[in-house]
Amino acid sequence: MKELNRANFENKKRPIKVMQFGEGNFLRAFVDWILQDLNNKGVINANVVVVQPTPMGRNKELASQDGLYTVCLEGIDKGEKVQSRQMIDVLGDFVCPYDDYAKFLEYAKSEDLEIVVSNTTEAGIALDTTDTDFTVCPKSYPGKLLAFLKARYDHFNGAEDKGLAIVPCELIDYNGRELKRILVELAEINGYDKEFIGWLTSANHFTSTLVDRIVPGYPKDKAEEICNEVGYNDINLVKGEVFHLWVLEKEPFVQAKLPADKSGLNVIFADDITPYKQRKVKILNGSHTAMVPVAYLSGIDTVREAVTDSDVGKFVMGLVNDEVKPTIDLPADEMDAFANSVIERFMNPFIRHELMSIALNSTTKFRTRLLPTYNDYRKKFGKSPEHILFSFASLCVFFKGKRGDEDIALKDDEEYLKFWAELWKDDDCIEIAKKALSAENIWQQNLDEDGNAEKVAGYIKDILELGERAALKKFLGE
Ligand SMILES: NC(=O)c1ccc[n+]([C@@H]2O[C@H](COP(=O)([O-])OP(=O)(O)OC[C@H]3O[C@@H](n4cnc5c(N)ncnc54)[C@H](O)[C@@H]3O)[C@@H](O)[C@H]2O)c1
Ligand SMILES: O=P(O)(O)OC[C@@H](O)[C@@H](O)[C@H](O)[C@H](O)CO
Repeated sequence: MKELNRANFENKKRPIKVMQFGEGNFLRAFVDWILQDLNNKGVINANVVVVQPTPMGRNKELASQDGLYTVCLEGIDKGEKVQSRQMIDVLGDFVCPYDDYAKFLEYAKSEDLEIVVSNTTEAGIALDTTDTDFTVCPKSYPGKLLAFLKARYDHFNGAEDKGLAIVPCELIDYNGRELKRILVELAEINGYDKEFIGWLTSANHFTSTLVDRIVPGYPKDKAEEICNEVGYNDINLVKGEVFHLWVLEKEPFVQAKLPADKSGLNVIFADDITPYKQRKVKILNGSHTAMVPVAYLSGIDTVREAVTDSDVGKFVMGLVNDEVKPTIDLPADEMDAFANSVIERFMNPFIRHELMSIALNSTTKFRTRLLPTYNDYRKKFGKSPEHILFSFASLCVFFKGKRGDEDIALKDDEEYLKFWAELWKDDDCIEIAKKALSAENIWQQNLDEDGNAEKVAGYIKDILELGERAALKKFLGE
């Protein structure tokens, strides 16, 4: 089979106008796929330099194919199977700043560069106050970006027209504003002067965005079949659903440099991204996160199996209809249409979305993706949402680390893993529930309120004694 590289395939030369922090599945199947489309349609003429934001990553693998890789999209549209195989050729260069910091900073002098995009996970946009020595590669993503922007400012003597469009895609509230806030704070910590901070905030244009596409990543089970079909070997295949939505806060500079809404894809520049963010994170990510411990402990491995299972499916529908939807301020018909489309996307027969991949960092995800619904529900109805409490109880048992005789490959922050391990040294369900609910350092609030502990303890007891599925049936009143 042919090797995938620029000698054998595409070798389009385009100026490198985009610096991308992150080389993960999502950016490659979403942002780079959109940039490819914009290039193909002549809307932009831009390639990407990929900056690996952590010491371990896929830059070497991507570079080994000269940046070429294939995005495989599969889904159902109007009852018909839709599938595409798109070769992506926009990744023009790769930098690992840990190995070649000088090359990374050299890009700051580029006349072509206009845009920075990123997806460094929810953990990436965080202030690291120890990022103070920019003679070596900074540890955090904001540290790297600040070092880069300072080098650009110095090189171009603070020229206003050398600022960049900064477009983060991390799933945190107002990612653009948050990144800007952290950059300013870090600049102050580093003692940078007012002139630089003025340039940072006025010549550079930050926008907040909301991204949506389910991207399970490398299709292990189908990779050989796909390579045979396309006729070349591709170690960087990435699979996703056909659905995509990118909502960007309106920002004239960003719109001018990245007219991503101009190629007919599902890209929107909106005055306010809040309603899009709320409904997406609460309904889609919230039900993903809530279903993981319930479904996995019930013996299920994938999202599709979970939502099509009679018990877990009923649980997810109950959560979405009774607890999530009432907390979102959108017209009922719009909300129903969105919720139904999410459930259909979960049922996509061509996507194998492993629950264990969603389980990564479940502790933080419970806080960011379910607690906003928990709080809004309590404000509205004056009581706790039962499905979320049942999911919480299941999460506690999930972190006990066993599914039957099998060990669960728990992946979370070290401090959280320690917390859960400590919790299970106890065997009194009420003590376990109380300790778990009152961990304010994790949840940023005390969840041991209003009878929650008794309820969660009861669910934990049922799960331990009856097993998850029987406990779930009991919860559902079956
Ligand atoms: N995969 C999806 O379906 C999907 C869809 C929408 C949004 N997202 C979001 O995109 C993010 C990445 O998902 P993915 O599927 O590309 O994952 P991935 O594991 O393929 O890539 C993760 C990327 O984040 C970087 N990273 C990880 N921790 C970091 C840190 N602390 N600081 C800086 N960089 C860090 C890694 O180097 C890598 O580039 C997730 O947080 C997710 O919320 C994913
Ligand atoms: O990617 P994660 O691990 O942050 O979250 C898992 C899923 O909820 C997420 O990837 C969704 O599939 C995605 O957000 C859909 O747009």
